[in-house]
Amino acid sequence: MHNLFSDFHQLVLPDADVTYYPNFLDLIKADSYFEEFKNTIPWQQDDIKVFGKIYAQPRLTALYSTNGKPYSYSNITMQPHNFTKELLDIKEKIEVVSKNSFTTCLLNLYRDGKDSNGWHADNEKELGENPVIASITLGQERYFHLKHRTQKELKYKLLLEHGSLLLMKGTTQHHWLHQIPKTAKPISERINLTYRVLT
Ligand SMILES: O=C(O)CCC(=O)C(=O)O
Ligand SMILES: [Fe+2]
Repeated sequence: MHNLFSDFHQLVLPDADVTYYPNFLDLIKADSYFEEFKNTIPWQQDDIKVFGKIYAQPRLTALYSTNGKPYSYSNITMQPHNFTKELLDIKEKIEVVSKNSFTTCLLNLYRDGKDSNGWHADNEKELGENPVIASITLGQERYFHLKHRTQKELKYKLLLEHGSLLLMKGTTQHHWLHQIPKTAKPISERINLTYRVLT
């Protein structure tokens, strides 16, 4: 299929549609976005409820949108800020490649290897039947794990690099879970932007 980016890699996974674009943002841009977002985003740490117990979420987050719609997951409801120029520029660049338009960006800041994102699918009702999720990595590279919900032998590990884009669509969220595991290595901060369509 024709693609504007020659440098991309379609993962060969059943019941999924996942594409990785390692050099989506050029290095100078990726570096400056990292600094800008690290210093200017109003990062917050919410409490989540897991099996009736309250925990501080193991990362910081922020929500931005074009339509003011809140986003609820894991017993949290986040209220959005209005998009900034930088978040809009990246959104438009992703829209060209994905041929999809996004309303919302959920940002994650993983402060070190103790910060993580547990097994889940992005399958909230407001994301529609087949959610399209476009995920940008800035800063520290981290492993991204995928596992099939029912075929336990199907798993995949991918290193998400600085300036990369990971695009998940189709039936991916129906059949697969994903996570960013903790690591014992001494590592630095990673910022992740996940663009979504919220109706
Ligand atoms: O940090 C990442 O790459 C994944 C984030 C994620 O899965 C989410 O926010 O739903
Ligand atoms: Fe996710």
